[in-house]
Amino acid sequence: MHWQDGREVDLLHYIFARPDIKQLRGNPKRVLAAIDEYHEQFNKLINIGAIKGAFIADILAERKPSVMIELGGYVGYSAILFGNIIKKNKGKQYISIEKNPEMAAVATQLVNLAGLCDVVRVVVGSSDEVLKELICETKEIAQVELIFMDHWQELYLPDLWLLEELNVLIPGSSLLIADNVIMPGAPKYLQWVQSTPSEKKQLVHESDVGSLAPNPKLVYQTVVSEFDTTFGRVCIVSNPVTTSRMC
Ligand SMILES: C[S@@+](CC[C@H](N)C(=O)[O-])C[C@H]1O[C@@H](n2cnc3c(N)ncnc32)[C@H](O)[C@@H]1O
Repeated sequence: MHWQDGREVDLLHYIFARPDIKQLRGNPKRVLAAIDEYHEQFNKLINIGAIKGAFIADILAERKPSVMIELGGYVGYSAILFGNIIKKNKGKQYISIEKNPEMAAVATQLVNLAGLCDVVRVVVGSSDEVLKELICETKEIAQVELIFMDHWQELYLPDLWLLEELNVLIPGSSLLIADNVIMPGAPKYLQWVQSTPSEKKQLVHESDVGSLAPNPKLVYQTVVSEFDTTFGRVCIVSNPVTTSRMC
């Protein structure tokens, strides 16, 4: 499987050269279908895809978050799919954080084409840096409603520890959705969101947490959902609940 080898810019050329380009303007569903067609007919892409996308869309329909944050925007597929739902639910914003400026440029073009630039904001930068900016500097995010982790799996745990340290995960309210936790796999993230406070204290003791300050008292109700996709990937849904009263 290859990505970021020119195919994402090629996708942009493919979409804007389509004879039905006018019908795509302002139509998120058609833009998503065009990305799916490129994926099927030309080069495979690493976006969320229809099956897991529908699963997360159901969660959004039920919870109706006003603000959703995504780590790893890629070509904007999930931003268009979920941003459109946020817009329909009269939510405020979908913030898509993407480290690779080329991917962010592709995503921005496709989000604009889909007519979602009033709701979806693509921010270029590394997830940890942008999260710190949104939470500590601009103070746009006081609490996380829903965060979708879909960047590189080894970053899931340090980014979760950062959110714990910044105290923006609200028990019984915040929801974390992380993709691909079994395959390719995020074993350390999975272990953390499934551990008890005392197990977590031990994990912190044994791990290199760097300058981060994880909160072992915050435990998660974790649901792992498996999907039969081409890549056999899975999703995990974790709902944070504190046990601090019991400690
Ligand atoms: C699997 S793709 C995201 C797919 C996208 N969510 C979708 O479903 O359409 C992963 C993306 O994460 C980006 N990425 C990797 N490390 C990152 C980081 N530290 N911060 C933000 N984005 C990152 C990569 O450049 C890549 O575009």
